[in-house]
Amino acid sequence: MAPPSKSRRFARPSTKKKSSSPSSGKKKLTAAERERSTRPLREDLVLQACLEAYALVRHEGRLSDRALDFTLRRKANLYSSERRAVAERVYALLRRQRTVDFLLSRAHPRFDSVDATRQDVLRLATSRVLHGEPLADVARTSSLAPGDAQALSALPQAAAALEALPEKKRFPIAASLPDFLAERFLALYGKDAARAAEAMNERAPLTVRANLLKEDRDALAKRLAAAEVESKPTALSPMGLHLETRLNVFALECFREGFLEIQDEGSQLLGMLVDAPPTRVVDACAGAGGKTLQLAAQMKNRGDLHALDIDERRMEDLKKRARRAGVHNVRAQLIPAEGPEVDTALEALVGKADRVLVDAPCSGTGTFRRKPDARYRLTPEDLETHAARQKALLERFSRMVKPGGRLIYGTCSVLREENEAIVEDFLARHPEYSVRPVAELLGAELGAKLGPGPFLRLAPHTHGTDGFFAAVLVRAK
Ligand SMILES: C[S@@+](CC[C@H](N)C(=O)[O-])C[C@H]1O[C@@H](n2cnc3c(N)ncnc32)[C@H](O)[C@@H]1O
Repeated sequence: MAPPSKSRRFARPSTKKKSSSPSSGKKKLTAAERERSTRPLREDLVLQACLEAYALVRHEGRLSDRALDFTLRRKANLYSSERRAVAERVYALLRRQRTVDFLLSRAHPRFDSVDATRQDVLRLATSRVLHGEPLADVARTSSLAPGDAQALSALPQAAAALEALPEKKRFPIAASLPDFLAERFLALYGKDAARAAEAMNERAPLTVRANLLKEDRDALAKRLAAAEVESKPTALSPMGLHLETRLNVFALECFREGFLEIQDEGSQLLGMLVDAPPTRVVDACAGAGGKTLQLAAQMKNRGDLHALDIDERRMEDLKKRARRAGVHNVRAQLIPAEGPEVDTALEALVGKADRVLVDAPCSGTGTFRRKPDARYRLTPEDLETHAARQKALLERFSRMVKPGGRLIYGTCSVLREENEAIVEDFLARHPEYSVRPVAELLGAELGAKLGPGPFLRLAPHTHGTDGFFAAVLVRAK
């Protein structure tokens, strides 16, 4: 098991600069890039862009990646170091939103009554302090309104007030989770809940999967090194590499030539569990094809890989990605979401597949590192809707598994109600299926690293991956 990430005390504003070096190695910079990256940020421009992007997310409900994309596209005058600072600061604030708001409500006597922009300036400044930037630097570069610098100075006392709250009240605020999710985290992780939430509030690594149809990961690492990109092998997946985070992968020649795909290590492990033979395989919720391409490589580009989804745009992306990766055993099929037409569309595959992967739509609670704002959109009712849909999809697509074949159910959620509970419900109605422990499929060494239990259960604090769940169910012959 990967060592847990170093735990940072919540809400203890530090006065020291946080180390910025990710363990994943660094892209070597050219002289011009080095000069640009050491140039001081033009803080006024960075702040303006942060305010615009943040307002789009929090006040207009846009998704964080789209809001940043939209904002930065209109800021052609920003240097790349400044663009990175904008993205990092906005994401960092979204990850710590609830903590920041609590601290400011204590540190600033009139926080609720100052205007929205002034509040956001204060939020961004507080988040920077919370993430380890020296208070004096933040105060100097944040364009604070007169008097607001005092609020920053009062943050340590506000942090002490947070620490003094009873655990049940403190945890949701310190973890920056809505109450209903905090409750679930406490129930799921017990004494490790704070560590789990802390790791979910860290920046995620940039991880790629070597396209084994072209070459293995050692060859890819050399290819990347030749392009001055350092990488580090992933600890669990044998085809993954972590890259220097500050890198536009899409601009790399080896990306355009299909040698790699961006894919979290947890997602790679889920894909490995499919263990797809070169016969007939169904990827029932294929989306833009993250796992489809991995399955195609497992099948060595042979047999029939049916990629299904209801989303036309994602299916188009899948086709483009398959072309780039040199994959040609995929049959992409757009299917209806509901109604009797679904059965008609799927009829030819009933009882025919050796493997069916249901990578179900879910709450995404395992991917909060990458989509920090998702937690504020999610409601308890959404969880019920997800569970009902997951049950229905498993029921529907299980019909395609042939006797002796396998049904693989996966999510990027960490919540029991979308994972174990769905599998238990399915098994109660389908005695012809039994659980195959994941360690048996992945081998003793890797199995031991994944932990106990018959299912794949990953989380940032235990494995350094995004949160994933998977179950492998075998249909009796
Ligand atoms: C978690 S995403 C899949 C991610 C994808 N497997 C990957 O690795 O990139 C879930 C997908 O399920 C699709 N979906 C939702 N309802 C569906 C349905 N009724 N039938 C098939 N796919 C569905 C969504 O459009 C979405 O692309």
